[in-house]
Amino acid sequence: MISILDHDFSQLNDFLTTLEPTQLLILVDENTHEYCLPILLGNLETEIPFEIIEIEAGEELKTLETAAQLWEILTEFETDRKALMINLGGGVITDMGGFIASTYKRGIPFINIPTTLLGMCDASIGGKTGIDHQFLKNIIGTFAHPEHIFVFPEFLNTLPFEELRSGFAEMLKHGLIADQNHWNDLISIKDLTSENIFPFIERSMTIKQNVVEQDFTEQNIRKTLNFGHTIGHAIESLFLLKGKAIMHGEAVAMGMICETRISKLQGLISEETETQIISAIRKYFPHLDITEFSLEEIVNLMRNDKKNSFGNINFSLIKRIGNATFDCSIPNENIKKALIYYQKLE
Ligand SMILES: NC(=O)c1ccc[n+]([C@@H]2O[C@H](COP(=O)([O-])OP(=O)(O)OC[C@H]3O[C@@H](n4cnc5c(N)ncnc54)[C@H](O)[C@@H]3O)[C@@H](O)[C@H]2O)c1
Ligand SMILES: O=C(O)C(=O)C[C@@H](O)[C@H](O)[C@H](O)COP(=O)(O)O
Ligand SMILES: [Zn+2]
Repeated sequence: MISILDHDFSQLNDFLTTLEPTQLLILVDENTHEYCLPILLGNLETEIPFEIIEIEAGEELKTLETAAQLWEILTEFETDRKALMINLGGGVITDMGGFIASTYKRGIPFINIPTTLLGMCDASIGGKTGIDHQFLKNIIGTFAHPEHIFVFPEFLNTLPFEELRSGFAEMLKHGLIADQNHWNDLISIKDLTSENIFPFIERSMTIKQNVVEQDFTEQNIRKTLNFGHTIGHAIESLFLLKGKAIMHGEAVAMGMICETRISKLQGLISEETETQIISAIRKYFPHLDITEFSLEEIVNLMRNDKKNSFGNINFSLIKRIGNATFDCSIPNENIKKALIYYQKLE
């Protein structure tokens, strides 16, 4: 259940009154502690005891080491199964917090309060939780739904532009895989500001939720939500490995360009559609210099993609703007062609 709320915390307060958890565990990172927690605490009306747990910001912290520290903290607090975890942050916090909550004592309830555009439109919805391991993205995790998602768009007021743009990549993805009108609305935005994006947030959330409702554990159509991620995750992992983490949305934008190219190479879309998609994405996202990585190491990372089966690297691809397909096994040759195409775009 998702609620989009305009500075109205009464639904959240009512939710807490009804659930009556024994304790609240509010997970934040250093930035959401500074910018979002004061707003939340200023509006919470509850007598339930709470603890604030802060981790450093960034993908580098979405690890087993951080998870172990958090599980330890919960045992120190003697947290019981009727406690409620409140994940206040972007995708790193909701992925990590959901993972901790869904595994601690085999599962305690949690809610997501996303504070980034990416979190609001994508990461807080759908119950994929997890951490990275050996630089492989989300390689350990669970499927576990939050009890509720409370979206307060006012949190976007403090979000840096690059983070807003990162979330916009996932919104573009939603248009490409499921709704041509949404895509057209989004690409008509000239300046990426939260005011300009705001009217389209709900549509993006609905697209994601609709897909997840049809296929929670990603047996079929949910794989389309992974468009841009087979290559995007490999590139994100490589930058992470080199100690130069890039934003998830930047990697997805790059991945969508390459996977659009693959869609064309596979004969799924026309050259006109390919050009339309790629030029729109490039209007918003700067080119990523991936020349320091070899084609072999990029492809090797894709061998651990979660959509793979029988040793094949499976892609989700575009059939037309607003429609996607999945389980496309692509020969290495075409994957490499798409990466070379991207390298030459600069
Ligand atoms: N589970 C899913 O379905 C799903 C979907 C998409 C992405 N993800 C994951 O989400 C992560 C990316 O999420 P993200 O882009 O939100 O990153 P993030 O959580 O790291 O947040 C981005 C940055 O913005 C800061 N921040 C957050 N809210 C703020 C605010 N209101 N004001 C100022 N600063 C704020 C954070 O501290 C951080 O520095 C990746 O790990 C990705 O794999 C998961
Ligand atoms: O919810 C999904 O399903 C997605 O694929 C959404 C993606 O935007 C998101 O990045 C997700 O975390 C990727 O999942 P993964 O299974 O490839 O790790
Ligand atoms: Zn994503």
